[in-house]
Amino acid sequence: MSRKFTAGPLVIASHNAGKVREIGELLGRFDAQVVSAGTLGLDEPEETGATFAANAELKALAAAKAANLPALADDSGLAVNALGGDPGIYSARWAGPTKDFAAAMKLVHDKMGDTPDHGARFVCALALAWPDGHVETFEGVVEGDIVWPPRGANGFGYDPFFLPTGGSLTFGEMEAAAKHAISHRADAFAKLVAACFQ
Ligand SMILES: O=c1nc[nH]c2c1ncn2[C@H]1C[C@H](O)[C@@H](COP(=O)(O)OP(=O)(O)OP(=O)(O)O)O1
Ligand SMILES: [Mg+2]
Repeated sequence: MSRKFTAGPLVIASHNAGKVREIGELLGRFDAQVVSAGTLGLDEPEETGATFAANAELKALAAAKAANLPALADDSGLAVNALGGDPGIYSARWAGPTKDFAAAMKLVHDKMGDTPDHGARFVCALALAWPDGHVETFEGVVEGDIVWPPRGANGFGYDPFFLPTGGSLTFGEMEAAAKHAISHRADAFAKLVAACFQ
């Protein structure tokens, strides 16, 4: 049995404004008073884990303990087939300290060279932690292809150069609701809801 989140304050343990917005939208219909880690002045833990799940768990536990409240963290990234799954858990780090995702997309594109395999996936691990150290973790994925040049200004991060399988719009061209219908984050969130919110 998974532990349930009942109601009340919930810390969103992320310093990425794009993620905080998306998680807030996904949580919209639930009885949670969302407060971000940035608003609480919590620091950003070093992501020393070797997997998305491990990093999500360490971020959620750090925030839950620091705030003495339940906390939800997201660790996510883009895994490119032709690059053996890179940038993967290093997706934020490939954008450098200035978080230059135009440069990160160019870097991925350049490393892919002229490979015919444009396949990629976004992966998201969501971890819900409590101050006593209990944590529940779920993973979601969406498959697609890298497109070049990037298209669209919606979303965040690598969205403009990810075309979900079967679609004609990149995540950067989609409205938020269309992204939430298929995204890695929404997939993980559906599993979290099924286990912990009802
Ligand atoms: O839906 C997405 N659309 C586009 N790009 C995305 C998405 N989801 C993850 N990504 C990329 C960009 C992000 O920067 C990195 C996650 O890195 P990750 O360490 O999990 O997040 P982060 O450092 O940006 O914020 P924080 O750790 O405070 O939650 O992967
Ligand atoms: Mg991070």
